[in-house]
Amino acid sequence: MTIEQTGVVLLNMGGPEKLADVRPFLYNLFSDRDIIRLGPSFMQKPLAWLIAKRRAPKSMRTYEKIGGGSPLTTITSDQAKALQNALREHGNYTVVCAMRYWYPDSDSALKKLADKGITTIIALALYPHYSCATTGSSVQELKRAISRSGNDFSLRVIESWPTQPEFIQTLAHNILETANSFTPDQPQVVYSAHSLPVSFIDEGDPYVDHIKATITEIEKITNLPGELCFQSKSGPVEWLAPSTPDMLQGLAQKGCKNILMVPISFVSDHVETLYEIDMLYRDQAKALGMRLESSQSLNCNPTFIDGLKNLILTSGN
Ligand SMILES: C=CC1=C(C)c2cc3[nH]c(cc4nc(cc5[nH]c(cc1n2)c(C)c5CCC(=O)O)C(CCC(=O)O)=C4C)c(C)c3C=C
Ligand SMILES: [Fe+2]
Ligand SMILES: [Fe+2]
Repeated sequence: MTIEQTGVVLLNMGGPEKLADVRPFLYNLFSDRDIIRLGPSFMQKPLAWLIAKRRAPKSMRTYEKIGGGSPLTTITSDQAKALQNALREHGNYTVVCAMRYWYPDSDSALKKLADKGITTIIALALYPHYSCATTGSSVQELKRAISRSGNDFSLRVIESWPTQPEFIQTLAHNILETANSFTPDQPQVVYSAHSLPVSFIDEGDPYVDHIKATITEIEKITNLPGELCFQSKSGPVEWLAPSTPDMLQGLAQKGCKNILMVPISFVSDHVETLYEIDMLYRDQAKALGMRLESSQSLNCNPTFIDGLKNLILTSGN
């Protein structure tokens, strides 16, 4: 008797693990027309090369501030191990990672599964909120890698999960924990999501609707009404508003003293939580006379990992 084996592929962006990786990581990112269109397609790679070269020194300075590289690959690999453990009692699962702009990439993820004779795959996007720029791009790349592999994989995709119960519970718990540290004051909750060019939303991306659905569910538990804003815009087009720095400015003008910032579109720590929120925005808040604390990232929180497990176990329903 053969026991059916299932491969779970965690899709994420990846990040430079050391300073020397920053420029090639940026080149891979700016080469992707699903995240950014740089003129006609024949110009994409030359322009990506130029932008990566120009941007690398500034990006390297920020990665230097968080220890010389992004922890995203390590954390995603830890999440994969934790998920595989959680799935152990439910069947024969092998969990691997596929990073869109870094390693391990989709080709190596598929090779690991093929080497074990696994042909049934569930791809789980580690982005709770769907965007063509993130999940869409990763799924397209995984499908191209399946074609390149020459193997006959069957693929099921979990594209978004904005109201997954354990995901919501963990976020709410982390928010309440940080809120307690402000006692006797009640902080203003500020949800900071990764920004996106407005053109994606105009073309039908559900990203903002998904984020709002997440916030609605969290607030049912926390009873702490929050404001939504968008961080890390990175190009000369119209991005989602209000930006996180503008939100902080506005709250200071209204006399707000305590900010509880919640990274809402990320499931692990990386440069945007460790540098932008915990250093840049904290310093900005301080200069405006406010105290800013951020709620913990999800990382390998056991309740969150249980949520990922439940997404896998119910994905065929
Ligand atoms: C080119 C434009 C970009 C869009 C659109 C964009 C959307 C987007 N990104 C994330 C999550 C992450 N982004 C990360 C890094 C990163 N993203 C961009 C650009 C766009 N992102 C750049 C240039 C970079 C490199 C870092 C830098 O130089 O600023 C990362 C990884 C960071 C790490 O430390 O590992 C994540 C994760 C989301 C969720 C999103 C829109 C939905
Ligand atoms: Fe990004
Ligand atoms: Fe970013």
